[in-house]
Amino acid sequence: QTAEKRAMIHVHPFLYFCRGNALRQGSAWRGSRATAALLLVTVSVFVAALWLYVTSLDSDVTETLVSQAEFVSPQPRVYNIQCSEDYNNYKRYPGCTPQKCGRAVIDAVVSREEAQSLKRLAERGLALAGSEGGASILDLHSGALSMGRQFVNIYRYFGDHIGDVFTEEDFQLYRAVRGRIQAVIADTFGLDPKLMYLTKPTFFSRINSTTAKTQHDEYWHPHIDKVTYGSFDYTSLLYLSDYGSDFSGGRFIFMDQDSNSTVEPRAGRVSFFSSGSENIHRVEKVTWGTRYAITVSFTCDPEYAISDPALH
Ligand SMILES: O=C(O)CCC(=O)C(=O)O
Ligand SMILES: [Fe+2]
Repeated sequence: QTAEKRAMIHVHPFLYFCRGNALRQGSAWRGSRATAALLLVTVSVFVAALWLYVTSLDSDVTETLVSQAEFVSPQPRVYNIQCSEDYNNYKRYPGCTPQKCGRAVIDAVVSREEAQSLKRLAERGLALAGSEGGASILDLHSGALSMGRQFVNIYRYFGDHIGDVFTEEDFQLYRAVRGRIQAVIADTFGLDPKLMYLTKPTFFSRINSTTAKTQHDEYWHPHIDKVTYGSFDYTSLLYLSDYGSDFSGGRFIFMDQDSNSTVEPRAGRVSFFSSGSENIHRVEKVTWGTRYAITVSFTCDPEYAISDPALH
């Protein structure tokens, strides 16, 4: 029933009954129409006010920037945003320090086969240990691997046996992928790729729905990469599994003033963004399945440059 119909049913018989005069039915009818209209306007205003109030309370309004099913190619989908002032607190490197800030997603830089190989590498590495719950990480550069409630150094811990887990080809693939990601970031933000350097940490992450036992393994907190990791100027995430079929939950969320924007992971998808507070973000909790990703980040400061991971 529309508000108008409801108003007709309730208002009209009431007026008719009160006045009790068949001859005055015409004017009563007109009066009831006016009342109904007034009621309708009042109800509409009330509903609109309530809606505005409720949506102002709910900062969780979510927009999907890129869904899992989409294939963004050949160019990245780019969202420009104003840079935060964070970069003023650091030395500026012309040709690299963010002047254009934003976020972008591309599916054409890493193939699904390459993502699959990297996922197998992550699985093999993380099978050596892993955290007790939540997120586990494997940092190929430093060798840090989650083990129970702490970390071990895989290169020291497994010594010569590490060659059974990782091959030279694995590292070649990592280098090739890193180079292509660097090129697309430079192209998108108008940088000189030779003035950007890989920085640490660069790590594989495996996230599942089991409860984290330590703070390290709580991956869902909102954070700013430049604050958390210091040297980062551009962050990239390479997803190795698919939202919706390999796992659920686990969407990446940019947290803006009045809304959230999500990126749904897809194997081979690269999401990249400037690392300052213009891009505060978090990862939704994984509700089932296992989510694999690699964080590959770049700095403009040569002092924080690291070399590509290699067999030690
Ligand atoms: O895995 C992701 O989607 C995000 C990870 C992240 O925020 C980080 O490594 O800083
Ligand atoms: Fe992050």
